[in-house]
Amino acid sequence: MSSSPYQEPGSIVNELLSSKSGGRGLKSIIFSKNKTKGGPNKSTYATVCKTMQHIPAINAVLNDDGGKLRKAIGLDTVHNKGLMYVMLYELLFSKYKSIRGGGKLKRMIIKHQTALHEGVNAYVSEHGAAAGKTSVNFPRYARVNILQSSINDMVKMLQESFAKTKSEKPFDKAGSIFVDAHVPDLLVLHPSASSFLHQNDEAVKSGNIVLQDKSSCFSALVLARGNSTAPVNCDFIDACAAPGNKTTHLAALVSSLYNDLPKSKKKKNGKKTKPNSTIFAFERSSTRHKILKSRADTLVPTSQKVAVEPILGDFLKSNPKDPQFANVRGILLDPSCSGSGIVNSPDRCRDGRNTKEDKAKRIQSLSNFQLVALKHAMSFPLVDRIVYSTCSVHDEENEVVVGKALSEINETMTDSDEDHWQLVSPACLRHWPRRGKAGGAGGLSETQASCLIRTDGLDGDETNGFFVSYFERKRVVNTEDLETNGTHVVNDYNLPFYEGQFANMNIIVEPKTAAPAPSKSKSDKVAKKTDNKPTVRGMHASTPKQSDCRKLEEKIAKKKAKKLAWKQKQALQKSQRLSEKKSKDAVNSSKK
Ligand SMILES: C[S@@+](CC[C@H](N)C(=O)[O-])C[C@H]1O[C@@H](n2cnc3c(N)ncnc32)[C@H](O)[C@@H]1O
Repeated sequence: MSSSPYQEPGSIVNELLSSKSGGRGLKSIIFSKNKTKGGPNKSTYATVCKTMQHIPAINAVLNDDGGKLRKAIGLDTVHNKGLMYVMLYELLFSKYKSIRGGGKLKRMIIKHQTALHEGVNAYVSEHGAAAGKTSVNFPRYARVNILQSSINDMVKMLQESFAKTKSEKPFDKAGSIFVDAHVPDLLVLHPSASSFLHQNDEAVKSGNIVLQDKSSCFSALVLARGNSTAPVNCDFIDACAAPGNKTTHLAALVSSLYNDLPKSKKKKNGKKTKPNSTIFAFERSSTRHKILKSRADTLVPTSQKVAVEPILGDFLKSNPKDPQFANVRGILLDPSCSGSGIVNSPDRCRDGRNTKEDKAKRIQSLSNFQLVALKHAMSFPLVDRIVYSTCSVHDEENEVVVGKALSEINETMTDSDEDHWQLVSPACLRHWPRRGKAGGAGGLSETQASCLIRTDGLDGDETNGFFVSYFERKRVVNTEDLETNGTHVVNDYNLPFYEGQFANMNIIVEPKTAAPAPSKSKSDKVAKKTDNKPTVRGMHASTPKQSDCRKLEEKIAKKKAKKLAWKQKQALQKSQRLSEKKSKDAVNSSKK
């Protein structure tokens, strides 16, 4: 075997594809590898990620026409399938569209490179823009940790930093920081800002900014702002907390509720009460518990009105009647799930490695655990609001869990009807258009399904696929008519709301039609000479087939972005109109 630069990524891909990996994710495989030698480097990690992301597309190309190409290159007969997938990714989707080094596998592939490139072009024109992308680019979301900093300060800091960078990157352009229309403490930047604002950036390391995807901010948001009656002076449980993004977000949002309280409500019996909420954050893995603890220490200053208490333990074994939890009113349950909604996750694409039965078994077992966890949360007698969320797109982990939990738990309740759980449409996300699914195995009604929030990263939502459900006991009172509740995002930062402005700006690296190889020995040189630049939109002249392909991609991408922007604008305008109407009504009634 040659000492190919792809050996190491190839062997990791093999491990991920093998059922012997025991369902371990890429990070855990990399972590356990070669610890003493320092483990695989960043470039190996990136190659594995990108290869895994493209395996569905590669398989679709190879399996077309009765699997002709699959047989021709001998994918199922080679010993090192992972290495072959890495090489196929390099040739068909990578920046340089060529395979470095030599070796038998490379020769087996190169013989068919023309047919392979044609197959990719056909695949892209059939499946649209997302299919041939190196990855789906979402905006760079930056959650401002309002426990430590303010949105205005962070905007100023970002603007100053952007001004200092000399590059021509799109995020340098004026007006490129937006306010998210749904999450009040979230800023929206161009995707390329990731190269600037990353985990090692000072603002991130110091905990002023948290790099968190938009949909994953919905869980804490809904628990804190789902109901018009603010959940203050009570405790919370985050049942499955590590690494702690949602726990710390919840701490920030609850803490800000205290600031919003009118003075009279802060006083009790004439005395100023000392609002004090604790978030008990369960995590059963000791490694992840350490991460959770360190994140909580960095992001939640001890001087705050909300404290996070990490607990190393199994939430399922917690006692709902434990006096420690006597003041807990809200539970955030974001349990382990298949992660099938995470668009650019290498693990999302692993579904292809298993048989349909294996995949169904895994999802069923996750679904069983999720149901037990949700019912356990619902059994805390004093808890009256629960958020259940997953980053999965499978109904079995979402609507089915919700439907079963509701019917099974309510059935066992002999107490008053007021204790029954019901789905409630979260007030803060009234203007989010994509909702849950009715019918099916979950058996939810249209009204119930419309209470659920779904996001779809592959269908223009510009955030990972996610699912959020919000439950309240029937006894919980809403002081406002939810129908008239406007957007809760107060935008007084002199910045525009994000309405899909970056949706059309993604740079898509397109698959390239390779020139037919004149001879075996020359083909490599041709590949190197002609393929050393990516075909980026608008940068190169292209063959008629490519331009057809591109036009189609652009058309689809534009249509989706336009639709999304329109939907969001409509919803935003509607809720703003309703808000205005409400304030006018309030003024009129006070005059009367
Ligand atoms: C999807 S992750 C949670 C992510 C987290 N909510 C965040 O946003 O940062 C699920 C976590 O729950 C933990 N977990 C799974 N089952 C648990 C249980 N029964 N009790 C406590 N933690 C559990 C897992 O170890 C994992 O860290």
